[in-house]
Amino acid sequence: MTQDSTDTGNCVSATPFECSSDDNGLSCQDNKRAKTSLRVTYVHSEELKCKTNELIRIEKRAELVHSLIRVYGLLQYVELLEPRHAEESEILGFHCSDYINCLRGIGSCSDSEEISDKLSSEAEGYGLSYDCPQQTGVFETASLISGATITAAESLLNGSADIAINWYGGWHHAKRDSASGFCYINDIVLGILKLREKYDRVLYVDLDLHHGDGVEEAFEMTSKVMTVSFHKFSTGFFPGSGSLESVGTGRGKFYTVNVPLKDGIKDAEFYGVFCRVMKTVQEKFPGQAVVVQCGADSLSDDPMASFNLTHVGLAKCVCFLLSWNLPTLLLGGGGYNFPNTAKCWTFLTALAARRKLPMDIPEHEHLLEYGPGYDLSTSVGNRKDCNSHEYLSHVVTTVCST
Ligand SMILES: CC1(C)CN(C2CCCC2)C(=O)N1c1ccccc1/C=C/C(=O)NO
Ligand SMILES: [Zn+2]
Repeated sequence: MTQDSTDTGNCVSATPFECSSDDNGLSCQDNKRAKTSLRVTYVHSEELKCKTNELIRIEKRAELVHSLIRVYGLLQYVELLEPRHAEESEILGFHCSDYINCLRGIGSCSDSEEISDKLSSEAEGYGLSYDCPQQTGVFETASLISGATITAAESLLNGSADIAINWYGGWHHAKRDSASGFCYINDIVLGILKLREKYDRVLYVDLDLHHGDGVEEAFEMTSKVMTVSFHKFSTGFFPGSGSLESVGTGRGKFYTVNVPLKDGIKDAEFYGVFCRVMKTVQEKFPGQAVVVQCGADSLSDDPMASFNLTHVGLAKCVCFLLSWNLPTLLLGGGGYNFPNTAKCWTFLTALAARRKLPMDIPEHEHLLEYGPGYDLSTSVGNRKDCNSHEYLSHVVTTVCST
């Protein structure tokens, strides 16, 4: 791993967790050796994996992710929890019933012909078209994914876990009354609402390439949830929100933080911005629980071809947050280079479980997907970094002085 994990851009995570470099390039080690390792729950079931596998645009991604976590032997270091479906009442805790009834109607169609018959202007009014393809069983799948995120949050609430993981979740664009950006039910909002049953202040951090607009919108008027999104912000790039000036409203003013970035940013610069912003956030908003959307479409080799990060860069950000030793929920999201997304989320699972991973991908049925290198590394491209030093300083200074 070429990434120098000590390169923290004048910023270190000073607490029991140390983000130290080793043959994997990074692992969070507890520098109080005596302390027992953290308890990690990992939400999975074959049903959840198969349903998520069938979602258009990310077909088979779930299979790759879970298989890699399994063949690296990580399941012995986590507690595997099977999810339940989200209750209707839980879903309606955020989404409006008209939208959910429409989604359920679409999702119950047996085939695309029946769907197209049902596809009315009403459905299109709920965003159920274009970016959000009509899919048979979409409501069933989205409600199980949401139940998985709620299950993960519950394991933090009841004290059975310190870190909870749902790589099937992270659908941050869904709005209360519409689908958006391939997201149908906002599992993240439902997970945060579940955590709010116990924690007065919950911090949400979105590392996906795209602005976490659905989560931000849900909590923009409250001071109880601070949302912090690091994302590409560029004319015409979806969803178009997430400017520096977007800081929340009413009682929620200054509890919305947006860090808009340009194409080409690399690990060191991203982490430098990340830890300076998050140190300020930590001072201004002492959260009691943290939710992290770990979308992997910001990696260099993603088809989105925008940021120039490696999984080590993302892992350093997650490591920084884990060093706060707060109940932490890790969620998936975007990520369209499926082998690299699997490597990234496997690496993060190992980070949470404090296990080092051998670089070579273990022999398993999907090994060929990891060619030609067949190792855990993800590459850095030679894409131009459009983030000038002046631009990044302006962004950090503005965010940290708000
Ligand atoms: C349909 C998918 C989700 C897939 N995709 C690419 C990836 C590589 C080939 C297609 C997109 O740009 N998508 C989108 C289309 C319209 C609106 C939003 C998105 C993505 C959202 C996202 O990732 N949020 O975190
Ligand atoms: Zn994304």
